[in-house]
Amino acid sequence: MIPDYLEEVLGNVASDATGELAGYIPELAAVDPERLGAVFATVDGHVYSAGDVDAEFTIQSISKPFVYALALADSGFDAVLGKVGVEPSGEAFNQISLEEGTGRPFNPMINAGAITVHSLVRSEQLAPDERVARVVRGLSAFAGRPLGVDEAVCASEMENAHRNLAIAHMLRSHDILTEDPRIVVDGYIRQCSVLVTTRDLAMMAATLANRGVNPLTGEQVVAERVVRQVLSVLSTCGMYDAAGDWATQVGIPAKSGVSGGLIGALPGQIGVATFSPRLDSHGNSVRGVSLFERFSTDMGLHVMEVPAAARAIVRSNHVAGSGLREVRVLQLHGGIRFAGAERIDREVVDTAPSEPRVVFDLTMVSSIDDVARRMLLEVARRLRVEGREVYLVDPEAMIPDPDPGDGGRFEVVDDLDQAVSLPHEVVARNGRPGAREWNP
Ligand SMILES: NC(=O)CC[C@H](N)C(=O)O
Repeated sequence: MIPDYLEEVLGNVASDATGELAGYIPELAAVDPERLGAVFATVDGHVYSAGDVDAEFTIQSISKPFVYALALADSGFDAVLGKVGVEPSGEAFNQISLEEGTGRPFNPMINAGAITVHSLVRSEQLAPDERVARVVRGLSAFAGRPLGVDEAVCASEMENAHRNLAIAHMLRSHDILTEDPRIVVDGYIRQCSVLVTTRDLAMMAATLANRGVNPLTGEQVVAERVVRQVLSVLSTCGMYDAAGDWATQVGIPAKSGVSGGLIGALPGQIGVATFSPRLDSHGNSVRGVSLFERFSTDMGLHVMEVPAAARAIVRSNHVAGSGLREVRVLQLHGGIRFAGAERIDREVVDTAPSEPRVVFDLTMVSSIDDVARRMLLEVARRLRVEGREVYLVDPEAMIPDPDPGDGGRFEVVDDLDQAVSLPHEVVARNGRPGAREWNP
């Protein structure tokens, strides 16, 4: 189904020969402009592909978000943010402009930012070639296989690097760079010359979509907090001066490169990559942009698509057992985050259960985040303060440590029958509070 779909969409854009090859790097102007490929990589490592997906090309600017991640991991947020901002510049990728006053590049996705970021990978007095080695190793970890450098493209770009050298000298004059600008540009251009396939790019994007864990190797390449930063910057600055159009029409955090690659990362879902060398006036792949527009529309991939309300979080609220064994059961369901936990809280407040025992049945809960976990434990804690016995049916340990913070852990049982048939001493001792008292 998905491979057929990919073939079909490639067929739809194949005849579009508009756009130009990147002329300012002679080696790039020599590639076959007809190449075309697309890959979807799921967060559990499954790959769907169509077209030319194993041909190698240089990564170019698609290296920027990944090296930004490495710099954040190596040098820390404060050091990196002190030198490179996170504001969309609305300018071309190679614009020679810096933030007034601070001299900082606007963001890490334009060349000024990326050159600075390169200098922040393992900055503690690392020799320049060791820094490049660290960058190549880091990019390889994102891809899940060892990557190499295209020396011919690297030399070709280095010979024509006047503009990037101008940018680097300007950065040096503002003390944003503190070392020889030529050495940093040399390292940055080597970073851009790392060879990848469309399949590699999709896996790199999937690693971002998978909270920084490579779906193939299982390696946590960078921390989740770093991934959040990178995806945020991609969604505002990834497509240069076309970022606003892209954010509204496609809505997938994405990054393009002048060799014709394009990646998109959909948090928690998939990594997408396309390859087609002819570029539009922003330097983005023409057919790549068309493909992403189609993927977004056909597959509903826009990140701002609002999901159905978490209405069904409380699947049922009923009484089980009878007499002294009467138990109020709240059966929960699905993935619970802030809004879902709020529904549970309101359900308990609104229905004010009068039964002596309350059971939260988490058997059908698929996930619960930290905030929701704390909120649910607080709902349970307040029930206990009101004199109820609270049980959690939690066979899969969705709440591994059911302690609301006062040291009094809630009783966890494996199924509802167990909760209903447990002896009733505590309740008998505490008595049965009326609904009136339950109103925080
Ligand atoms: N947009 C790009 O891919 C630019 C990368 C290229 N190496 C440059 O610095 O000009």
